[in-house]
Amino acid sequence: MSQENEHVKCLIIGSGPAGYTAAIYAARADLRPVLYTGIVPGGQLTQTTDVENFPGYPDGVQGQQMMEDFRKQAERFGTDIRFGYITSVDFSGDVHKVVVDGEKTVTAETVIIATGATAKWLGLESEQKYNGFGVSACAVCDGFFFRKQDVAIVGAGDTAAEEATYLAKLANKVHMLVRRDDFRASKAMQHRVLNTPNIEIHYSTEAKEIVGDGQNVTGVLVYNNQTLEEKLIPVTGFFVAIGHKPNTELFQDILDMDTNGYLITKSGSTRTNIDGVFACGDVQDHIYRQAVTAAGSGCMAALEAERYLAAKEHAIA
Ligand SMILES: Cc1cc2nc3c(=O)[nH]c(=O)nc-3n(C[C@H](O)[C@H](O)[C@H](O)COP(=O)(O)OP(=O)(O)OC[C@H]3O[C@@H](n4cnc5c(N)ncnc54)[C@H](O)[C@@H]3O)c2cc1C
Repeated sequence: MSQENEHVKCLIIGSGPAGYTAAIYAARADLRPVLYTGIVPGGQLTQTTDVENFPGYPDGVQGQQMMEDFRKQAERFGTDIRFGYITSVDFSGDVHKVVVDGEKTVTAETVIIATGATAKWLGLESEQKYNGFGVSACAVCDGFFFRKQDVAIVGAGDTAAEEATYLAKLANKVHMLVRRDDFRASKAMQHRVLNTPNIEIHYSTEAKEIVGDGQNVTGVLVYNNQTLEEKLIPVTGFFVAIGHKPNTELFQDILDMDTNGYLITKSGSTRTNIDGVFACGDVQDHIYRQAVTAAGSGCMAALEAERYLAAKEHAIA
């Protein structure tokens, strides 16, 4: 059980672009933020290689390096960055309680949630082997690397359909692997895919293995789940678009969420349904899911936390 107690003005959960940006703004506003990194310090971008679409890096940057830069900038203004995982929260009182690693309780006047989301993968060994070397879970992030090449994409929902049409503008050919014999995507999205000449749809088809030369992807071995017939499709890029899981189990029955578990924030704001609790980044964004949008909403969360505290102090005075 909890031994130590600590009270802070601003507690930030998560160390991706949203959490670190919130920390930079909160620290500069003198909120003396404490940030818990979770088990993936730096967040999702530490799992990728080149990031070429974040402004300020004209030559691109490695994901690890970029998040190291974010961390240093947050630290420079005095953020107290700690390795620790939030295991439970209690937002029922006037101050918010957060338990770290099942042991230590921290109370906070404001909490900024930036716990992100996790891309769903197929679970193939070869998928992890070539992750960042031809395998990606983000067409908008990595499609550019496969200009005029042949690629494959797995998925049949609206996101997969949208990503397939995005890739089709860049790639020579897009092979879309659909597990069932029809699409889950909306009629409008299906129409777009079916009317894009360089997308070939392979129905009842699943990936068995991603094939490569040890360094990069060279193809995907697929099988028809009705006939069990196998074939090798030569591609240099393999995109997985089967969805994301927001990291929100902690907030179940406490914060408002949509049917997919994304936190709901007030329109044009990062405010949740609980006063003093803000959410930013991928944990509340199922649409854009980019580092720059995560960072932007992290800035919003810190500014809103600062204004919330100022209004509270003003009301007391
Ligand atoms: C392979 C890949 C490549 C990508 N490439 C690009 C790209 O090139 N350009 C681009 O703009 N975007 C890219 N993205 C998307 C981008 O990474 C995300 O949009 C961005 O990281 C979201 O930032 P975030 O801060 O919301 O969350 P995340 O980066 O997901 O960070 C979440 C943080 O929360 C922490 N956390 C979770 N639960 C807890 C808890 N209970 N307690 C404490 N901490 C917790 C985690 O440890 C982590 O630090 C890519 C994503 C992937 C997966």
